Amino acid sequence: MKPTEMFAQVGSVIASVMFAWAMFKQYCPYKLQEYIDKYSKRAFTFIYPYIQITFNEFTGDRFMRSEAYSAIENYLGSRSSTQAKRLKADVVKNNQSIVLSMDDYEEVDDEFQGVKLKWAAGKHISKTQTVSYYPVTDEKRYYRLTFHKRQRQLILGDYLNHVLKEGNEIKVRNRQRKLYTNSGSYWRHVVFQHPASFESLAMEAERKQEIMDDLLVFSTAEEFYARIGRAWKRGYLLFGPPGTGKSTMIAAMANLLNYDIYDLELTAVKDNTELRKLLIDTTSRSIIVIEDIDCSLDLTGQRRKKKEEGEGDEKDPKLKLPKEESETKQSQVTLSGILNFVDGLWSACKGERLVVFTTNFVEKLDPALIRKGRMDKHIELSYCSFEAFQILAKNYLKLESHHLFARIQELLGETKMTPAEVAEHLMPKTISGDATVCLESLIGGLEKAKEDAILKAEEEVKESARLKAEEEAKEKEKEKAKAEEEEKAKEKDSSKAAENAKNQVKENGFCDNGNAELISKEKK
Ligand SMILES: Nc1ncnc2c1ncn2[C@@H]1O[C@H](COP(=O)(O)OP(=O)(O)OP(=O)(O)O)[C@@H](O)[C@H]1O
Ligand SMILES: [Mg+2]
Repeated sequence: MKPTEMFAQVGSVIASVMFAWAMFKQYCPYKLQEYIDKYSKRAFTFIYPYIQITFNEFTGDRFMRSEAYSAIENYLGSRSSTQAKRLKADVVKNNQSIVLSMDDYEEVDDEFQGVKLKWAAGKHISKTQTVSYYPVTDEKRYYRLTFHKRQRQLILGDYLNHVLKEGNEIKVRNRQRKLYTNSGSYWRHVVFQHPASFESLAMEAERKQEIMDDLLVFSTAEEFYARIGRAWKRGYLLFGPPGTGKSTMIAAMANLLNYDIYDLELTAVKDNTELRKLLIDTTSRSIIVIEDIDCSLDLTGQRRKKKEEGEGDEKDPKLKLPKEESETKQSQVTLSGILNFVDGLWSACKGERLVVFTTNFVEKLDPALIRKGRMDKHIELSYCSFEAFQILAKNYLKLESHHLFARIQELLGETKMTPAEVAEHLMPKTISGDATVCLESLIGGLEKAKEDAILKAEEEVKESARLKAEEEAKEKEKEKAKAEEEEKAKEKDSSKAAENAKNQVKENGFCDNGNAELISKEKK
């Protein structure tokens, strides 16, 4: 047969089949069509040994983007970039990195525990009947997973869990982290970009490592927390003088764990209900921070007010505010509200969360607020040690050693200076960035701090001696006044007795010996 004849015959066969199909569609009853369709599909699946699962991009009535779909998209990202020929690119992390995913109708292979699987990207296009100037097409994308029916158990269980978990982890790694703050009962956010890291944090290496280990163990301990029946959260109390790196450490924590930060301004929260709402609106993998908890609320004032009204709260917080601030404050948040926020039933609503309090005066805080279980780890950030200075010198001046280090070590052992102050001396002082100038400035600062401390100590000694002398003088004064009073009382008693004796003589015409003596004394 000639090729032209062959093509003609094939063409006529196709045309006949299409004609027959059109006739069938036209005249065959709808119900019968449905039956044929259904049974043909069943027959096909009987022979076809593969199973297909479709994950649609949008699910539900509210047109929410499916979390499973976006997890799969992230999971397939790295595989797509090596296998697919047509890719889609998305820019994330504030235009800093590109995430690739496969384009429509592309396919990629995957392997799990030696089992081969196939993922395909597709889309359903439905034409909408709306009258519009622009053509409207309703595209519904999906991912389709195909695998052999022998592997059903493995794929539906372990594999899909693995895909969702890894996909979500990639999503978290790629996301742009946020810094939230509360305005009324809502959170507002900005992009969180803080360069702080544990490497650059000036602190003793051993303590730093301990804190990092604690954080990393926490972030991977989901199963442990589930097993022991505790909510997956941990509290950190950072305390120390101003400028010792408390806020910097929070930023370093967020960068280490890749968490968002919720910076809670307690004074802007109206009441406990609003506080709870804010808590519910936070996401997991986040750090909730309350800075300067000791001066966030005047809970003492509120308690006193309540007691006056006859509904006293037993928990006696020691938190105080300067008077004028507390008088203008509107917040009705109570200590028990905060305790429940940190450790109540609602606090377990989202997992993987840190709660961090910072304070300059740990001794002012109520013990209930910082007990273990609420604030699990107490971290003291203190004045700059020589080890901490070395880290700052490395960060600021790129110096590992210098002949002035010995003098600085000596001075740091003798006087107190916060890392913030040390850092300020190490900031470049000249265009050339001469390190010696900075170190000399620091030595000058430390010497001055030492002198000031000595002067202050002397002042304090003088002041306490003065106070002691004043106290002693007051004491003496008191004793003198007391003696005088006693003398007066005695005199009063004796004149009263003489009066009595006189009256006796007048009334009875005689008196006893004692009274006679008194009368004669009085006469004299
Ligand atoms: N331990 C530290 N390591 C590195 N830099 C530090 C350290 N402590 C303080 N600094 C520097 O000092 C500045 C102030 O530090 P930070 O705001 O963290 O102090 P703070 O303890 O939160 O103070 P405050 O109690 O007043 O809030 C920061 O900009 C940081 O660069
Ligand atoms: Mg701070």
